[in-house]
Amino acid sequence: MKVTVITAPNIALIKYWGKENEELFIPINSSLSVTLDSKDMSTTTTLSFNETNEDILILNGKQCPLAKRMTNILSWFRGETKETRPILINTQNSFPTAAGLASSSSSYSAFVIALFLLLNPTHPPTLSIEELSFLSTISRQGSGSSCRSMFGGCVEWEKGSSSDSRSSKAVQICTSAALSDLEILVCVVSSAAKSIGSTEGMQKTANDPSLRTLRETNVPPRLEKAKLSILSKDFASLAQITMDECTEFLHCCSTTIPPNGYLSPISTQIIQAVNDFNTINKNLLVFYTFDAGPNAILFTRTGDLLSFLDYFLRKPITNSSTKRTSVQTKDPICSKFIEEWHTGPGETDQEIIQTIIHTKVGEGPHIEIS
Ligand SMILES: Nc1ncnc2c1ncn2[C@@H]1O[C@H](COP(=O)(O)OP(=O)(O)OP(=O)(O)O)[C@@H](O)[C@H]1O
Ligand SMILES: C[C@@](O)(CCOP(=O)(O)OP(=O)(O)O)CC(=O)O
Repeated sequence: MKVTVITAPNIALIKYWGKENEELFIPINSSLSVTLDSKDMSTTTTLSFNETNEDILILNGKQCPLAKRMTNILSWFRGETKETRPILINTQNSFPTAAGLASSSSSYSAFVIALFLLLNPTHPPTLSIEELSFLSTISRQGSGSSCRSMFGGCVEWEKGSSSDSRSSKAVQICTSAALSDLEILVCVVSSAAKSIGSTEGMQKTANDPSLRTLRETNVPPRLEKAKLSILSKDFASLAQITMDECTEFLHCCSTTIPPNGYLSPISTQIIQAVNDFNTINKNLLVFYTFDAGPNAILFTRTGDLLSFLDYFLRKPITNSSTKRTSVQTKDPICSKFIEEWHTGPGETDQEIIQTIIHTKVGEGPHIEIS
């Protein structure tokens, strides 16, 4: 038997950045994200029983040692099911790994769903909302943000309490269908693995009393406002809240000792371009967020996508004298625009955004059993 699970990374609009309980992965605050479309960015994980006598992990085609977090999850499932046969984990990301594009979120959610189904062979290949919510409490202990990739659409990770670890879980706020007007541009500035991982970065913030108090105070009301903006389709309000949250998150990274500066000069120019576009249009038509890395994630609505691209693709960060940023899109209208889009070469020779991945909000995990 082989179980394959395809999941997508999720991008937090309201960030998880610090643990209240390190051992149980209980966060300082609840967080809110959208899950991307797995047709554009995904982790595909296949699990089967292994003929040899140990668990094996093949990540992006190369054998790697299993992370302690993976072996903890395996031990937990084995304790529950009494199944002890070694497992072969074959997993691939369709996008840069550990580069601040939330690869841990898609990878641990796929791993936990696949493991649950492999070790419960009579279970049908679909999972109920309650089962996914339960699995989010296990996945959370591999990587906190992964619990939100259990669902598509917009998802909240409810903080819950340390005295009841099962209460810290993912809950879907709305489906992808309710967010079909949202267009997402993932700007890959660097695909290199970042030097300070999220786990270590957020520890520094949580250990700083003033930064921790800032997050504990500001996030809960901000998250409620973000949910209301999503449910009432108030794009401008969501834009302002997400950018305010991102500014605070980046402040919490860059003011630790030693500082954790995740942005690059290109990231700063992306922020500038988004602000300028909104100023020209006298409206918040595009907004940005960053995870722990220099890559920007931009959000706009379908009606504004092409005019924003027309503006953005003329900027020196997408169009230098020798190269152009490549745009990956499966949308026929956007594809046609990119094909027919002509402009002269840019004048500077500066670094540019490597790739822009155009995507939408996705439906959540896909499961195949053979
Ligand atoms: N498909 C996968 N299977 C198993 N482990 C993976 C997989 N993809 C990524 N990982 C592991 O997840 C970790 C990367 O997590 P990290 O949080 O540092 O980066 P990220 O998720 O890309 O960025 P961020 O969460 O800050 O946006 C690495 O240890 C990496 O080996
Ligand atoms: C910036 C973030 O993406 C940080 C994610 O951190 P991780 O979930 O990768 O951290 P661990 O729980 O220690 O594995 C914000 C977010 O996704 O909410």
